[in-house]
Amino acid sequence: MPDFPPARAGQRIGLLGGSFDPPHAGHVQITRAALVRFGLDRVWWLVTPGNPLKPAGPAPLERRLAAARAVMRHPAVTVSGLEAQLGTRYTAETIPALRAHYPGVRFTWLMGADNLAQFHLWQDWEAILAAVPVGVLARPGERISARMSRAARIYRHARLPARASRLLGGADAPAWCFVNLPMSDLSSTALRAAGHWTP
Ligand SMILES: Nc1ncnc2c1ncn2[C@@H]1O[C@H](COP(=O)(O)OP(=O)(O)OP(=O)(O)O)[C@@H](O)[C@H]1O
Ligand SMILES: O=C(O)c1ccc[n+]([C@@H]2O[C@H](COP(=O)([O-])O)[C@@H](O)[C@H]2O)c1
Repeated sequence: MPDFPPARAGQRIGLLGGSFDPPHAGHVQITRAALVRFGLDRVWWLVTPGNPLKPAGPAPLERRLAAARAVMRHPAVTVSGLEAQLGTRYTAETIPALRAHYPGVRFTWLMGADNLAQFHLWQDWEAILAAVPVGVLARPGERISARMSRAARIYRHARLPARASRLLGGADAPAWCFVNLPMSDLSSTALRAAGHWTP
C-alpha cells in the first residue's frame, strides 16, 4: 500500500479529481490558479480509478499517475492515487474517507466549469456541497452553462464572490466560488483524438 501524503490539521488542501487520461497543461494551469485564487496551502491531484459517469475505462492508473507526475511539477502539488488506496470512486465517498483519515485538515473540492454544469448528476452531490467548499475554474465554452446549472441556481446563496475567492479555502461549507482565469482550451479528449496518448 503506498503512503498517504502528509498533512497537518488546519492546512488548506485543494483536491483536483480527474481522469487525467492524459494529463495536460490545462490541468497544470487550473492547479496553479487554484493555489493562489482560493488561498490554498497545497493541491492534491486525485487520479481516479475511473470516472463513474464515463462508460469507457481510462488508461491504467499507474500509467496516468506517471504521466501526471511528469507534467505537474510544483512544490505545493502532490499527484496521488488516493481513491484507489481508499477504495472509493464516488466523490461523495472519497471526501468523508479523506476527512476521517486527516482530521482537522480543510479540504476544498476543485473542478472545471464543465463539471459544475453536470454536478447535479453526481452521486449525493448535495452532500459534497455540505461537506467542503467547492472552487470552480473557468473553462472555454462552459462559463454560461456552469452559471446556469442546477447546482449554481439551488446554491446561489452559498456563492462567494470572485473578489473574495481567497477566503474559500478557509470557508465553512456550503460555499462555492467561480473564478475566471486565462483559459486553456486543452482537453484529454482532444489529445486522445490527435493520437498524443496511447494507453
Ligand atoms: N482546459 C481546462 N480548463 C479548465 N478546467 C479543466 C481543463 N481541463 C480539465 N479541466 C478540469 O480538470 C479536472 C480533470 O479533468 P479531466 O481529467 O477529465 O480532463 P479533461 O480534459 O476534461 O478530460 P476529457 O476530455 O476526457 O473529459 C476536471 O474538473 C475538469 O473540469
Ligand atoms: O461522484 C460522482 O458521481 C462523480 C461523477 C463524475 C465525476 N466525478 C469525479 O469528478 C472528477 C473529474 O472527473 P473527470 O473524468 O471529468 O476528470 C473525478 O474525480 C471524478 O471521479 C465524480
